Amino acid sequence: MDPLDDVENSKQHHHLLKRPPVDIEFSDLTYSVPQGQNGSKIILRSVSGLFRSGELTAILGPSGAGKSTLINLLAGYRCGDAVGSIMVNSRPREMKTFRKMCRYIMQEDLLQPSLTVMESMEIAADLKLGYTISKEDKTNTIKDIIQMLRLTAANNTLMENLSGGEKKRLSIALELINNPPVIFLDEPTTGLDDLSSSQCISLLRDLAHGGRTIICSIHTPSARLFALFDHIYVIADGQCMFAGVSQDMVPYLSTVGINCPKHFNPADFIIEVCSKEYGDYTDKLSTAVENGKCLRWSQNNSIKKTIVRRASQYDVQSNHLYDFSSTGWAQFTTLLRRMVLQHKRDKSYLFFKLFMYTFMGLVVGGMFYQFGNDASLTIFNYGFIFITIIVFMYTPLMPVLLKFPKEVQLLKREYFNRWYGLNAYFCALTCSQLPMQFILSFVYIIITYLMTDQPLEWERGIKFSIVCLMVSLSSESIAYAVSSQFNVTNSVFLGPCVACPMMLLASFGLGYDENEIPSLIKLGMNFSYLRHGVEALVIAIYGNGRKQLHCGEGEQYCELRYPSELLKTVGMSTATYWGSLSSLCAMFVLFKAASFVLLRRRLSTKPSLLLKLGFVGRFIKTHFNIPR
Ligand SMILES: Nc1ncnc2c1ncn2[C@@H]1O[C@H](COP(=O)(O)OP(=O)(O)OP(=O)(O)O)[C@@H](O)[C@H]1O
Repeated sequence: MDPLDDVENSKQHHHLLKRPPVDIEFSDLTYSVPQGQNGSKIILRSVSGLFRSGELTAILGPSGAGKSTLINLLAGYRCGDAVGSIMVNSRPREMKTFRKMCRYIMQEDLLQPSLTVMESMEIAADLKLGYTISKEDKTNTIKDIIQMLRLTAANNTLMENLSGGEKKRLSIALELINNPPVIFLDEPTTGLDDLSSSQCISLLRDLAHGGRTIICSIHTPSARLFALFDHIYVIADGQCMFAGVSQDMVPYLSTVGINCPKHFNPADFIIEVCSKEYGDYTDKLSTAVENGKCLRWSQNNSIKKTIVRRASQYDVQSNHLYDFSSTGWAQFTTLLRRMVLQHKRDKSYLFFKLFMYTFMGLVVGGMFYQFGNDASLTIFNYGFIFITIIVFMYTPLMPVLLKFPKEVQLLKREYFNRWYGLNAYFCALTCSQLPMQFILSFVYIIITYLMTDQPLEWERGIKFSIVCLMVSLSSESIAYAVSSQFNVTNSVFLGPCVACPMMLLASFGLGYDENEIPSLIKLGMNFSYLRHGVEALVIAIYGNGRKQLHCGEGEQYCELRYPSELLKTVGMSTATYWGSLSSLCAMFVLFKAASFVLLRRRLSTKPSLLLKLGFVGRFIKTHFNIPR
């Protein structure tokens, strides 16, 4: 029976159905990374090999040997400056199709916080399977996988409270939902005790024997674990030291004059050999297996001839098998549901934010208490407007700068494993923040607006609120743009640095004749969203024919009793509310677009643009710690 028919026919046991076999062959794979001013460091040196479906393959080697690099290249997670060929079912790997069929479980268990095991599975199922299969089938699939991975007892446990082994099993369970034919795992047993490790490897072996291609890197497996692997690929110094079945390894080592002592774990022994504890055998071993070209070493070395490379089982026609099952809309609604649930669970953070906005409102309201309608204090009321803009710049900025760099790591994993598209994620992220941003902004606005005695007119109040909201949304977008590129430390430093010049340009013009402002600064002012925010707020409060302000009896200094005088004094006499608001909205769209493009760039597996800029790019990348 054609495996493709198998796929098409059975929809009931989605996770059990067979996928077309996928064999991965690589030859003369060389990978280097730039190092120093003009140099580069070679990590993989012309290695070759064949990883077949239906087998559990272990990539073994000492620390720093190049295991993760090899997995990254084969999975397509990093393509960088790799040279050589990677074939999938004897055809050159076509990244677009291959990405759809492989899943990569990274060393670090990056899991969505504040969700239980069951919720994580349900959301992953909604994202990956969409609404194309019935709820019942979906529930059965989830139950089967949870049972298979022995997670039933932890069904209702929050991710934060899971043990290391449970986290690892959950990472695997999440990727099994849509039954990928190829799974890469980077050190799946790290942090697990012996029992959990052997349970994890046995499970992977069962999955592989069910027709999948499973490749994992592993440090020093126990003799028991070692025997569970169908195929061993040993790497050291970026070269292949052995490729074959585990039982062949000891005879292989004897043929090059290295005898493994009796009762010694062969896996430990070869790691010691590769670590040069018995002398440098690197070249000798690499030559003996032709740096991986011999595919499977055996005593008569005939395996190379007998391995039959499968004809291509997938091609453009079967491409659709691995397309997203869920529509963009389904992904959006599921992601939104997940984000809202996580917001709700993170109550302390919500209360903290609410407290912060209330506290800020009371402090600012107290500082400018009843200044709004007092003509002798108009210039100080301008200060209130400016401070309000600063509040709406900083308060949405900092939480994003602190939280998003971590979220990007998670996003990278889910995006790479094709849980959803970036459009759906970005829209859900934007929408999930909006209600809270509305509520928090209004808390601050109502407190300060009333305490500072601003004009109680609906139109002015609404215009004031719209501007505050737009400023906070723009700041948030800047924060997303910055934190999508940098780690937490650099983001927290850089975010305010980007906002600071905008703040200075916003206040420029006070006491100046508009015509006296140097044209370069004027140009800069046009690019400051805070400037447009201040302008729009000042006009919302003082523009549109606001009547003369109240001047207390015996007050000597009441020059600014006419609102138009204030507009002149702060250099905003020619500005209009709608003009400034439009510019603010345009800047918001620009920041939003920039954050989307930068995020897409960050998620891309293509080589960094900075590296293409040669020395300057490399300098920026290394000295400013820009992660991949
Ligand atoms: N971007 C990079 N820049 C410089 N060196 C790198 C880079 N990436 C990897 N390396 C180096 O390449 C070598 C191989 O790294 P890799 O992570 O593949 O090793 P590994 O075998 O997986 O090690 P471990 O078992 O400790 O995780 C290491 O010496 C590492 O320092």
